[in-house]
Amino acid sequence: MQILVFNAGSSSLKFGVFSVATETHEVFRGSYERFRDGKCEYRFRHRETDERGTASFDNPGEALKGVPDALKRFGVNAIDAIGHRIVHGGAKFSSPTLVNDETVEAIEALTPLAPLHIPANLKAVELCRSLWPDIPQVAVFDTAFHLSNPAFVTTYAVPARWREAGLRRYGFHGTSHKYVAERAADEIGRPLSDLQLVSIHLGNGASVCAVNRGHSMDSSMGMTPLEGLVMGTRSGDVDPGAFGFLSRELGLSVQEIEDALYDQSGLKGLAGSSDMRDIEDRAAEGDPQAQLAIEIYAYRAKKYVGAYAAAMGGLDAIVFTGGIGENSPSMRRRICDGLAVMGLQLDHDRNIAVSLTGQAAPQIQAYGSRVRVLVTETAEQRMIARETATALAGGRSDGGLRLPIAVSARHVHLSRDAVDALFGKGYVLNQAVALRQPGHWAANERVTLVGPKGRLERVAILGPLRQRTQIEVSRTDSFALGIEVPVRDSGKLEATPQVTIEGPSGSFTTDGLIIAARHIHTNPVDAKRLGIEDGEYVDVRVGDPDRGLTFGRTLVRVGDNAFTEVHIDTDEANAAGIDVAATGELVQI
Ligand SMILES: Nc1ncnc2c1ncn2[C@@H]1O[C@H](COP(=O)(O)OP(=O)(O)O)[C@@H](O)[C@H]1O
Ligand SMILES: CC(=O)OP(=O)(O)O
Ligand SMILES: [Mg+2]
Repeated sequence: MQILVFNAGSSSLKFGVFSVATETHEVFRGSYERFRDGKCEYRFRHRETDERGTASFDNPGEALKGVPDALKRFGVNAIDAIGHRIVHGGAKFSSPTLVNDETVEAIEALTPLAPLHIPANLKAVELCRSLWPDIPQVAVFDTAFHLSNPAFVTTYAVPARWREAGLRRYGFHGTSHKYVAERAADEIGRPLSDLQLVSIHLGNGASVCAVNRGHSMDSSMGMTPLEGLVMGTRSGDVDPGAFGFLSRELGLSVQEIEDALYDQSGLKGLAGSSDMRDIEDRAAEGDPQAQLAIEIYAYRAKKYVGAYAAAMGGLDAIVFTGGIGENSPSMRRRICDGLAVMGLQLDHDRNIAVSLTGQAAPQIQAYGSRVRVLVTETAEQRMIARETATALAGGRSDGGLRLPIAVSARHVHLSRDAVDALFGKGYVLNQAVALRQPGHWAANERVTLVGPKGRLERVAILGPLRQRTQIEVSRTDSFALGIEVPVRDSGKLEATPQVTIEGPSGSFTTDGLIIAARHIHTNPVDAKRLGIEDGEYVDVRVGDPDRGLTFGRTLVRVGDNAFTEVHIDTDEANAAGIDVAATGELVQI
């Protein structure tokens, strides 16, 4: 399968053609960058050809116009699918998603949260839809990798009303951080799940990510790609008090302040150019503004390395990537200097000698440095090609698919007979709350379970009524009752123990007491997307990187209208240390 990939960044348009089978092979690589005075530099690489030149495009969105011709000229225009980097996916897009009108509309709505990127991202989508209306397109989101961040990372300490309106942290460059972490683990020769990594992506946009045992735990960008490091034209962290100050002192509007923070700040604001190559050249010639800009840039990045080592409580390696991370030995040196206190020391010769080709990921720490230092070219386009192919194959999309977790506390499903005995003949239970599974509800009424050891009071009743009464408790509950209870799939009630249920009008003794085996409810559409089938057992990773667990042998139950969610009981939830809003993910086989 040949996949065309677009990566419209804030300062560059990168694109590529990949042939994806068991391996992902880069067929063609193109870029337009260094936009200034209505011109830009292009570079096309295909087999032995490496062609450079200048073109008359003003910005990455404009440069899209050059792509169809370039593809034709190099004879790489036989395309089966298209993958797009989309910088912001909000909370909605946790995995690569087929582009249609609805997806485009949802992405468009996020434009104010990534104004330097989404317009160009969507321009690429539009271009492809008009040129190749019959070729499937997939959106791959920068934010998806970070949706695993815990609530204490994603939550800003602001009024509830703002949070309810959607103000929260996301994080970006996820495709890059994920690739870099995987590449580093390969190079180090240890599983990603064992490693605590800090990925440092320094491009025109720049961010640092704490990759804690394979999951993004935190990253320096926030709700928008404005928070965090100093960037080409973006400020990174500033005191939010700046808004009041600038409004009072300079009479600036919110829009004017925001525009300046995105477009006129960062390296450009500090030293007049957004391009690190210019800044480094000028600093070397003695320009004090350029020198200060470099110092600020490195200092900010260094602070995040320290912060994330603290956040994860450990650090095995840091990895540099992005145009500056890959190409500037002096910036790597500045960021690493002084980190010996954390067991990190650079080898200066190795640092200078770095020359990256393909997927090389040289280690440049000094001998004896406890923390490793790696450099690797980011591979956003390659990852997007891979994820596009996986998404179109309807397969499991590389750990990206989040499954909501529902924790079932002890409850009973009653038969008509049982309701009659407990509440009186013909009694109708009152539906108090609807559950997420369509048609299911919890009743207002409660019952008591009675065993030889003790009683469990105020046990929930879940409707609708069933043919057979089923009582679901946790293993802990089974000790409180004093009854040995087997783990069973719902409905498999042969030879299950008896228990007495008490209601206001009488008691009912019945078999059907079980510890419910954990399971996933899903519908045919989601099952296909997840690559799972009814009756199959899968592994589900639940909870945060510290206390989370992988639950093996989780039964898949596909039902026509089911809401996709994982059901575990309170013992399992406690063991995995999860809270109410938890999600899990399928573990790749
Ligand atoms: N040899 C180099 N030395 C220092 N900086 C470099 C070098 N090559 C590229 N850069 C910097 O990398 C940045 C662009 O990074 P890149 O990852 O290509 O951007 P984008 O975020 O648009 O994808 C620019 O600031 C550029 O100056
Ligand atoms: C999110 C972001 O800043 O992307 P880029 O570095 O490509 O501008
Ligand atoms: Mg980039």
